[in-house]
Amino acid sequence: MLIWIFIYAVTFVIISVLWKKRWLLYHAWKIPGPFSVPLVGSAFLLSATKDNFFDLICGKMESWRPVTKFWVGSQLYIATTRPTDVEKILTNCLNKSPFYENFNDIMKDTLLTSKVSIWKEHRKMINPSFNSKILNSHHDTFVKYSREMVKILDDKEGVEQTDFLQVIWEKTVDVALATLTNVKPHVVKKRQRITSITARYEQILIQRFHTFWLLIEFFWKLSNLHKEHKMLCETSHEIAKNIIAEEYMSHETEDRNDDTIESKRFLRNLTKLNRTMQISREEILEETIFMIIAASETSALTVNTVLTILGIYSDIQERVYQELVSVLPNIENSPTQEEINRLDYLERVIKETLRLVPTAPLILRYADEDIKCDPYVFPAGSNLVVPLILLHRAPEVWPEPEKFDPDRFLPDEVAKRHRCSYIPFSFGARNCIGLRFGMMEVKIMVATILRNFKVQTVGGREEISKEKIPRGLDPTNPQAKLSIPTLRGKYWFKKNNVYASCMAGDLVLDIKDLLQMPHPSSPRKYLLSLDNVLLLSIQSRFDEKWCNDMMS
Ligand code: HEM
Repeated sequence: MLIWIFIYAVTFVIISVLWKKRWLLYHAWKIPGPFSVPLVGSAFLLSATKDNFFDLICGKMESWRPVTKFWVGSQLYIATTRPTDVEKILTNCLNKSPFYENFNDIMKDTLLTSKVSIWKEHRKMINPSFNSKILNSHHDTFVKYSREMVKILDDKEGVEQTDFLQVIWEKTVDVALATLTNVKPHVVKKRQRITSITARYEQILIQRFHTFWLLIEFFWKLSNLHKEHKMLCETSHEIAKNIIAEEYMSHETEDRNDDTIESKRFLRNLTKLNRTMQISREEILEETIFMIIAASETSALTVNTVLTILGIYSDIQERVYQELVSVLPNIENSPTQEEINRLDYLERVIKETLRLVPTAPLILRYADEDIKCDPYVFPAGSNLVVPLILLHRAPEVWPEPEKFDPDRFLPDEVAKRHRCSYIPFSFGARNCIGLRFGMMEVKIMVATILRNFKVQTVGGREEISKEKIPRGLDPTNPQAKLSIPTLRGKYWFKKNNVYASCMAGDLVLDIKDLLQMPHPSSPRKYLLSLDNVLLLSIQSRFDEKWCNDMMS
């Protein structure tokens, strides 16, 4: 008897869940996708391996492209790489997928994560801090910190290995503080920890996705990882509180008619709005944490990737260098904004880098209503995925998609393509607020580094183990791993059949042998590009010129 009651109860639950989801099931049925089983969906395909989570998801989506569906538990995900679908999604669906709730502990009601009602209010408040006049005023700050970075790299003379990404990232944190707030970066307590906290936070998040039982809230709360995660959240809140306190101190006496650039900066603007109760202190805290991370991490990763690519393609680097020498003949002078604008080829190189290795590999939205994308309907209640890394390599749009060719971004070529075929900063009303900020910063940093140094992958393109060159960066090896940036933006690498994430400390230990590899032709410096575990050596252009002069 009891057994029958149990069977009836289970059947009832299954039927009511199916009935509630009938709309999703009906439309999902027509969309191709990998095998899935009731309750679990296709999740087992993702968790059954220690492979890079994002590589794996993208690999699955790639084999079913251009449109595919997959179930994770009762959640329906639909991914598309058709630019017309992408435009519809990013224009009509402004709510984020519940996936973003994973960030709630550290930043709940921020631009990135909040529900559309809160997002609209916040975006309206924050937009003015990113207008052209304010952005142009940041030029000198970008130049100042780029030159500081060159000085740091120069001072590494004799130091064999340096975590290159770390050097860049610490500088982009300084740039973020110096442009988004009125706080002097060096007064912010524990600011050096921002990079390691972010890196570890993201690593934990990925580890959680890999471990099935950690996805269950009860077990997660009991785990050591959760304790560490909580501690990281607390420290980042503490740092943000310190930044906000310093900001308040920098304008103790408020002049309501203040029309200076300083009064319009992101944080000053929000603290002013707090006085009129338009935004709470808690919301300012969360927006500050997110904005500093969003501004610094993405730019640092992009600079790192551009340099790594140019380390592989020395011919393209040489062309960039010739442009730099002709536009900025005197290495000692700070570049003006007008000069930076004239660096057309460099700009194309950055754009092509963001095509092949988009810093944000996936965008996720939530469908509040049905979205018709012939012959399918993406039903209300589904999660919509825009895999930038696949969109940017769609063969219908990009001939020889894996080839690195900056001239794809010549104006005539751009005009031929759909406007949503290339969207490294997303598209529509909820796109990246820092689009122009990021492009300006990356361009100035890369220009300053390359005007001063030559970068080179140690061993040359042919000698580097194929596995380490991400697909698309090595035309001779189309079968290499897809290798996309993980959430953290770092590549995972395989050693002794164990995948280890490239976090600074661990990595240096793990690839010690590689790091100690001497390089005959470039004895000066070895810089470790953590991003794809290629060693970059950098050599001062100043020395090169000096040597050439001496020789002649
Ligand atoms: C090369 C550098 C950058 C890239 C590739 C990039 C890319 C992106 C992408 C793809 C999104 C959409 C994310 C999503 O919908 O899930 C985004 C959002 C965002 N980014 Fe960036 N970003 C960059 C630099 C910056 C900078 C410098 C800032 C700030 C100064 C910034 C601030 C933001 C903010 C606030 C959002 C959320 C916008 C909203 O939802 O209203 N980003 N970024």
